[in-house]
Amino acid sequence: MIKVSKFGGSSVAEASQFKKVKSIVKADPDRRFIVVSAAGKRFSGDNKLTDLLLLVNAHIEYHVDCTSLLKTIEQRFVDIRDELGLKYPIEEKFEEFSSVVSSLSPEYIVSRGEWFTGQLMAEYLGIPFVDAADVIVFHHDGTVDMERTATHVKDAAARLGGFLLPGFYGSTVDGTLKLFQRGGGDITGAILARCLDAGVYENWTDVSGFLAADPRIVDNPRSIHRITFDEMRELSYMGASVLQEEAIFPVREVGIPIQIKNTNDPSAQGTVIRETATEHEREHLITGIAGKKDFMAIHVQKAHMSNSVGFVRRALSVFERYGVSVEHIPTGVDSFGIVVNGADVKDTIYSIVNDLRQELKPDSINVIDSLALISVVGRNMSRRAGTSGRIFGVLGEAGINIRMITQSSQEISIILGVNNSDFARAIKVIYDNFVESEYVSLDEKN
Ligand SMILES: Nc1ncnc2c1ncn2[C@@H]1O[C@H](COP(=O)(O)OP(=O)(O)O)[C@@H](O)[C@H]1O
Ligand SMILES: N[C@@H](CC(=O)OP(=O)(O)O)C(=O)O
Repeated sequence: MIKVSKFGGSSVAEASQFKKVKSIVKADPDRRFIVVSAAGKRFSGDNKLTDLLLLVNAHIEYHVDCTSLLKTIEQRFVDIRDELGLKYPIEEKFEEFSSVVSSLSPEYIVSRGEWFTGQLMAEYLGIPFVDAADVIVFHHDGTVDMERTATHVKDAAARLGGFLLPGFYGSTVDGTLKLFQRGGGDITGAILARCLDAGVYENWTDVSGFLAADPRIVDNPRSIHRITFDEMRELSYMGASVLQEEAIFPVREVGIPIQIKNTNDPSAQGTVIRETATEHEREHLITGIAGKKDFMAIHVQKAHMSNSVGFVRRALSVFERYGVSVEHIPTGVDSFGIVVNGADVKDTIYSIVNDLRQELKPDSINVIDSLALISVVGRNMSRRAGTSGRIFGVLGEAGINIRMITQSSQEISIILGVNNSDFARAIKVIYDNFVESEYVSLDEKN
């Protein structure tokens, strides 16, 4: 079986992490196709190399000297190389890069994080390095040309038997470098798995799989052992950052499962993500909880709105005019809300409200800002009545005011809007009452 193994920034942050990666790769001969991100944070408060390279771009844009910043980046690579006793001539290669840095494109500069990390890891693992610019092909609109990419990947695999590919970037046919969105090393791994028809796409990170809540909010959350692609997408879209939200598409379409594993604890079970999760007799109602802060809801009310054809469409066209994407549209009989990312409308909200007034002649419009959205996700919720009522009950008891509610069409998630200031507490309350308590009672029964 072919396994594609992607190691995230935290797994390649320093020499000691490289050693863990090597022992994982060498433990299984099926692990012949490796993807790496740029070295990430070594400790909390440290910098990811990708962020430092973005900062290099900003320096160049504002004509500020970035020599010491480049030295800091170079030193991270030198330290890894020296501690592992590798030969790669970092100083020479880095000088070639930094001496012309101001003439390079932002994409090229940022991609060097994965490029140099990949060079070091390829030498350390003793496998060939393949430049993502030579295999991952982008269309000019930023989407991936899967056919061309598959041809390049298969050629390289046939030629080399196995290789290391830096994540996060590729290039158009004319050689212009392009980046995926942040966290896009996960997408590279998924594309590689698809092109090789892998049996599994392993995603190695610094937590033991997908956790039922963000570990920065809930202490020691339970790990989810099985999750569906739909559930995973809902959670990662709403901030469970362990897997980039777009990363499921390339593998899902061809039925390749994703396995999330912990580089720091390889024997931990981790999470398997598939189209469907095996049904067990006693399964948890809620799979996981995730959320994000700083949304804004614009509530429009007009009597007999439900009889007026095209009303919501006209409202949406206002947002389209301002280039603002709409996250949710909770609706009532004579009212609806439009929920958007606060940052997307920070300079235009007054003009948008004005345009909505002119376009819709509503009875009232009010704007709620500092809204946090929490997505409570569970494939089993659709089969059990009264879940939302119970969630509202526990939040009510904790004195948390729910400002908005909406449900996904497949009924696998309930999205709640609360004040930013109640965000962390609401997640903890839902976690304690629905996840932790269920685990405890299921453990007792088993
Ligand atoms: N529900 C969740 N489950 C697991 N991790 C989560 C969750 N929500 C947020 N995270 C965060 O995601 C981090 C892993 O993602 P990321 O930093 O992109 O890792 P990597 O560097 O391996 O790519 C974890 O360290 C954790 O802090
Ligand atoms: N290095 C890129 C791509 C990536 O996937 O990184 P990570 O595996 O550290 O999330 C980023 O920081 O966005």
